[in-house]
Amino acid sequence: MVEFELIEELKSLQGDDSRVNLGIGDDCAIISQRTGYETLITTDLLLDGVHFCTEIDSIKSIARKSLAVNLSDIAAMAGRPTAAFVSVVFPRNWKPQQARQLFQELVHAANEFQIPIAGGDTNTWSHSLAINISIYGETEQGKAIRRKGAQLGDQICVSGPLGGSIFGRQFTFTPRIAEALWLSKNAKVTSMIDISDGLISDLGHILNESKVGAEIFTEKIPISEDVGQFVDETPPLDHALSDGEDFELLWTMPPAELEKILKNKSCPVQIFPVGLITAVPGCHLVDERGLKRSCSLKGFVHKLDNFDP
Ligand SMILES: Nc1ncnc2c1ncn2[C@@H]1O[C@H](COP(=O)(O)OP(=O)(O)O)[C@@H](O)[C@H]1O
Ligand SMILES: Cc1ncc(C[n+]2csc(CCOP(=O)(O)OP(=O)(O)O)c2C)c(N)n1
Ligand SMILES: [Mg+2]
Repeated sequence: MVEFELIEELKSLQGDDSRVNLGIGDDCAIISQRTGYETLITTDLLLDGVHFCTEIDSIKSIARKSLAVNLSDIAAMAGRPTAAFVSVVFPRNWKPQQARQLFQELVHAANEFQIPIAGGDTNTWSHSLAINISIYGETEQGKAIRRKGAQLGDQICVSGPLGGSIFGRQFTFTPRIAEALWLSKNAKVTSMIDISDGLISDLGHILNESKVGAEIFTEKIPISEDVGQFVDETPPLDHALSDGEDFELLWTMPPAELEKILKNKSCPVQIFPVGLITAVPGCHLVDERGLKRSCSLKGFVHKLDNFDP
């Protein structure tokens, strides 16, 4: 089986979609730009041994996660996804049926998330599976929520329990697109990010971009029950703060806005207020007795062999 046969199969699985003028099959896809909207573009690379393990994880889980992590970035800016571009490097020793299944599962996941696959690239090599997905999305002009924008006194919130996603949630989570759209429509959100590397690490991006600091109240952190599956010495809180791949939203908003949405009975977002934006640089953890310590935890980082943090 060669590249073109696989692409033909993918094309036949992917039906027409009104968001795509020209999809799989030419040098480029063609997508119209709606007046009054801006285009969002995001891309993430997923590798065997880093983001999944082909020895353990099903092709279905791998395909779904690859799309979901990218959709989580669209959610983080309160965007609506338009189309996905899916590039796959298959190990040369894969059986045609495995390659076919990966494409089938990508289309299956794309259907679940209601996004068309409009293009991509297919290679083979003598190394392990690599998948790169890019997603195009849109927001109304000027409505994208950025990492920059957190203000002094803002509340810091997360949209769900954190930690232990390695035990399965990394594959089963649903990107928070609907929740982010609701938040952006119904409240003033000053900054937002999705938690991929860990709460502390990703909050760090908001703090750096917004040039502010934060206090996190440790007893307010929602710790996922998945954390109970660890058999290590690390405190559950540390897992929640730094495991990563939770793909929950982390956002900031003025206290009055938080109060408003907490009172809103039709709010579809789980809201956990976990801290406050302050003027003191860095992130500080405040425990239940009010003791404050600066936070030394880091999240997941890709490193080179000779990288000295
Ligand atoms: N190789 C690269 N070339 C250009 N930009 C990159 C590269 N790697 C990462 N970036 C950019 O750096 C920013 C942060 O990336 P990343 O930490 O992967 O964010 P995320 O968690 O949202 O995926 C993004 O704007 C991304 O596009
Ligand atoms: C085999 C395996 N090892 C480790 C992890 C945990 N892990 C891998 S990547 C990652 C962080 C997120 O990945 P990254 O490529 O940094 O995503 P981005 O921030 O670009 O969205 C974590 C916590 C995993 N899911 N699977
Ligand atoms: Mg990335």
